[in-house]
Amino acid sequence: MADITETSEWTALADHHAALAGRHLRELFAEDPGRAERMTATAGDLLLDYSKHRATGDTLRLLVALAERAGLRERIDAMFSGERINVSEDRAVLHTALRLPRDAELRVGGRDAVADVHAVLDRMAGFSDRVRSGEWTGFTGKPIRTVVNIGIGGSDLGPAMAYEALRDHARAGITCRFVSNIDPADITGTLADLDPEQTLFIVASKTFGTLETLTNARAARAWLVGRLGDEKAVARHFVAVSTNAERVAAFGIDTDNMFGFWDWVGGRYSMDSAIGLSLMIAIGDGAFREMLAGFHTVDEHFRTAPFEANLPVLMALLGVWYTDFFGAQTRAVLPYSQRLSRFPAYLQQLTMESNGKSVRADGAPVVAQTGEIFWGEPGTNGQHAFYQLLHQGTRLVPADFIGFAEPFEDVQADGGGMHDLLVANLLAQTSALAFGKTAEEIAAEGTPAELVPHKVMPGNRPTSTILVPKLTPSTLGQLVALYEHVVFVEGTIWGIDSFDQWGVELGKVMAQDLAPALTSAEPPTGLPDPSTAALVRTYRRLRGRAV
Ligand SMILES: O=P(O)(O)OC[C@H]1O[C@H](O)[C@H](O)[C@@H](O)[C@@H]1O
Repeated sequence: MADITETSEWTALADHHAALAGRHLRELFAEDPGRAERMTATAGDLLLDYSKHRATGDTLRLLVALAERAGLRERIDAMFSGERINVSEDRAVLHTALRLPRDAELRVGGRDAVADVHAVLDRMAGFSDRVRSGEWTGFTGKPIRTVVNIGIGGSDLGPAMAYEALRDHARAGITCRFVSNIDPADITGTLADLDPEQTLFIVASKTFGTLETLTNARAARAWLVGRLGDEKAVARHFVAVSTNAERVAAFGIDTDNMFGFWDWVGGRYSMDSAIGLSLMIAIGDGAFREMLAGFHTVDEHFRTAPFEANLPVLMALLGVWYTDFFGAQTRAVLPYSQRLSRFPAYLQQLTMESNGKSVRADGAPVVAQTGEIFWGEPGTNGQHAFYQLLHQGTRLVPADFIGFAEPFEDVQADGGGMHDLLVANLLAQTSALAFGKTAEEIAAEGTPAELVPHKVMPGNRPTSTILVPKLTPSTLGQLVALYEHVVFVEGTIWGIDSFDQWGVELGKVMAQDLAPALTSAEPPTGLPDPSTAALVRTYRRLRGRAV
């Protein structure tokens, strides 16, 4: 693989950066007010305004040339057609197949992937209908009122985020809860006020080998059997979502009550697979399929739109621009929607587990900074917490602002709807970040001279604004697909495999090894390092164990 930083396209961007870095957004807009209209693009219902970026038409042309040089077109085609682009795991990467319409065609390893996907969706729909209608009952004959999804990482964050996002669409009277952490507080807190007779557990794990999930599932089973007094209750209260039928059976869940998916779906790309079963039960099969159609809309946009009008490509290239040329470390994601409160957490796994790599797919070290650090909170809460640093701090923090035109339900406040105030805040922040306020403007307001420097708002802080008509199953699917493809484009430029996660393995193995050292009757030996050994001794002392 050629070093992307050795290409003429990269050098051209470095030169362009040197010329542009000292320029302020105020100047860029003064010279070219038309950029406000021009630097926008749409995909499905999503409108991206990227005019408030430290970029010009030339920047975009150079970035698109870089994407072409990195072979982005061929990589997109390779992904969509099912080539094994996850090289370190020798797997295809086909989350896009999860949302293909029923009449599409795609064969993977000799199988009709579209038929397989729809067969599982239909089984999920049948099960979800039975639970929602009350036809599926618990062991004592009562309908299900609460679904508890037990999973972690990709088997938790996606459905948990989407359930929160779409809970206004959940009308069957069934609520969902999510247990992920191996901290006993998670499962005990979740179960404390639940009625076991009306609780359904979904054990969600791609591998069905994840310690946290299996431990929580065992605890839930013990709780259920203890309360209902019969092992046979498990069959009516536990279903599984996994790619591994043998392990599901070994755990004691009937594989008739298992919903499958495939090794070509990465865990963090799986919320639209059977991993979304809890969400489907909450919002219904129709709304779930609307969400899939939303994903597919953006997939088609990504696959076919020219790069200069392609939302995921534009957002990813701007991410590369700030990461590799401006030295930015992080990207804030600021949804102006309380319903998207878990969206930043969801994106953290999607983006950072995918692109937090320091070797390329070919095993050579990367040649540029990779893996933006994603973080954020819903606006307006963030404004009263960390926006100070965004506005006046020393670091450059590019940010994605996400807003919706229509609320699900508005509340009238003094003189107007609360939702208008929410959107006014979004617009005010992006404008203040871009244009700031000069010392002259502040002094002209009669501010005492000694206060002026404190009040200067430097501006020139770049943001994207993603404006969406309304938060619906479809637009949620569109937003998730947008970021999935942003990750892919960035990974392509950096030459990394965005679909493996070897970096999480060592810690898991070491935790398994360390657990006996915490609990053994005799003081442990052979601990991995002096610092850990000292901490193990301290822990044992605090727990009253021999040291
Ligand atoms: O779904 P599971 O197999 O239980 O995996 C759950 C999570 O485990 C691992 O830590 C991986 O890093 C994640 O990518 C994955 O989503």
